[in-house]
Amino acid sequence: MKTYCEFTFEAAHSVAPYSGLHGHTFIVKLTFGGPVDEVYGWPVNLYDVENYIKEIKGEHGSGLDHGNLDLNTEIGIASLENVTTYIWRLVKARFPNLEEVELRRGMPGSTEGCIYRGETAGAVGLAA
Ligand SMILES: Nc1nc2c(c(=O)[nH]1)N=C([C@H](O)[C@H](O)COP(=O)(O)OP(=O)(O)OP(=O)(O)O)CN2
Ligand SMILES: [Zn+2]
Repeated sequence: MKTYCEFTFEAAHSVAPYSGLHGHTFIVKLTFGGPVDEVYGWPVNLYDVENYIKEIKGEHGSGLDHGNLDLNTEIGIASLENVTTYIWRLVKARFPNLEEVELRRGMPGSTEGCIYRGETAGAVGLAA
């Protein structure tokens, strides 16, 4: 069973030298797998995930809600990929059965995004 949820956050970022400071609505999709609960049939209780998302969005300095991702030193250059692996590290630490993080920006039809499954070390050299 694969169970997923999506959440959005508004944030500014830049990717020097390609783009200066600007903002997006980012869309995150978290997918979980692994053994399921015998009673509920789910690999993760989305109620717990939702509460954790509120927690990380509210964390000062994360940049994950109306913040500036450039100021979060754990991300490095705030490319799609680096923001994705940052979110992976946060959520994986709390939910080890996280299997995939997808991050998207832009409107449908002109969306850019990436998908991470923990297959390589993060761009900032941290273990996946
Ligand atoms: N693989 C990647 N390549 C590039 C990325 C990235 O995150 N991953 N990012 C950039 C720059 O951010 C890009 O030049 C600017 O794109 P974007 O962030 O979308 O900013 P825009 O000004 O284009 O904003 P729109 O909302 O899309 O108009 C380069 N390469
Ligand atoms: Zn951008």
